[in-house]
Amino acid sequence: DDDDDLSSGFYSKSCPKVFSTVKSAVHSAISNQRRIGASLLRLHFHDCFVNGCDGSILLDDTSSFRGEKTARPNNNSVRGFGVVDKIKAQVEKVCPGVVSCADILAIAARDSVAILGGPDWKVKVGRRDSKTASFNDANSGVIPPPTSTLSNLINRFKAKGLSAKDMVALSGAHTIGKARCTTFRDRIYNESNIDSSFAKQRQNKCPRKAPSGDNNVADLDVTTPTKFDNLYFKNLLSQKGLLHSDQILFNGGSTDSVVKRYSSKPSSFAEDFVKAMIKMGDIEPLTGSDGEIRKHCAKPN
Ligand code: HEM
Ligand SMILES: [Ca+2]
Ligand SMILES: [Ca+2]
Repeated sequence: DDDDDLSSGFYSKSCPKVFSTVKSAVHSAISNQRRIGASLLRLHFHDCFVNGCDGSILLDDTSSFRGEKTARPNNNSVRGFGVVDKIKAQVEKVCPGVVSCADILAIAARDSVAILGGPDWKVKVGRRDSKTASFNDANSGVIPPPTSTLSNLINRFKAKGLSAKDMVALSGAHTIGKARCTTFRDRIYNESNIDSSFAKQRQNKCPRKAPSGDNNVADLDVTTPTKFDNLYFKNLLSQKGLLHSDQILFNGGSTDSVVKRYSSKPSSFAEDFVKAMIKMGDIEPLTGSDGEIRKHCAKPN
């Protein structure tokens, strides 16, 4: 199944209202709660990295499979499933049985970025939904953990056809959204490449001793947490990356120059982020007669 099966016009006859319908649903979800834009963007990433952009992350466990929701990178962490179900219900009202949940994730991710002040782009659609999901696949390390080395980050993205530059650009998604204390505790207490007043500030709501405060959240971008801009990269220059995997992108290694460029040129970040999002959205889609168009995103038909 090659990438060319996806196109922005895939639904132009069968569901011309899909884009306006998804956008208005994402708009109202974000006005209810600004963080949801970040959560929707992350869902698309975690979907695409496990067996391609096929909606697999949305499936609840069944008697015949254990799905991805409780796998390490997702458990207690990914969110926004209720909003996805709402968007799907709106889309089903205008064109029943036509638009896949995998496409809804791709469109909602694009709309979230644009609504929060980031770039807008033509999103390719035409993906179909998986009939199954795999706990083991989601748990296998294909989604890199925040403790990763730089070379692990580069290799995990390379395995999906994404370059080191794409990886850095996509990490710029951490310009919005939040992370739990358990994902950055070690960094704020034990690492030395961190601004000390920033570390102190984050320690306030993230006690040293686990499991106390494990689920307390903090903004990934300390400067403009609800705006999609390039300040995430400026923060890295001043050692204010929250996750180990954020700061490692600017720590004397091969990606320093890209971080510097994005921190000084918002347009360069915007351009490369869009290119990388389109590449990510092209990862192993189900097309043709493979898979199905789910009626409900949380279960196979
Ligand atoms: C480079 C490797 C990456 C690592 C190691 C990583 C790791 C993480 C971690 C640990 C969190 C916090 C999760 C929690 O506390 O439960 C997070 C949040 C987030 N990630 Fe990443 N991430 C990476 C790449 C990406 C990419 C490629 C995107 C999207 C294009 C993305 C979008 C987000 C967003 C938007 C949030 C906040 C979600 C929310 O507030 O609900 N991340 N990431
Ligand atoms: Ca998937
Ligand atoms: Ca920001």
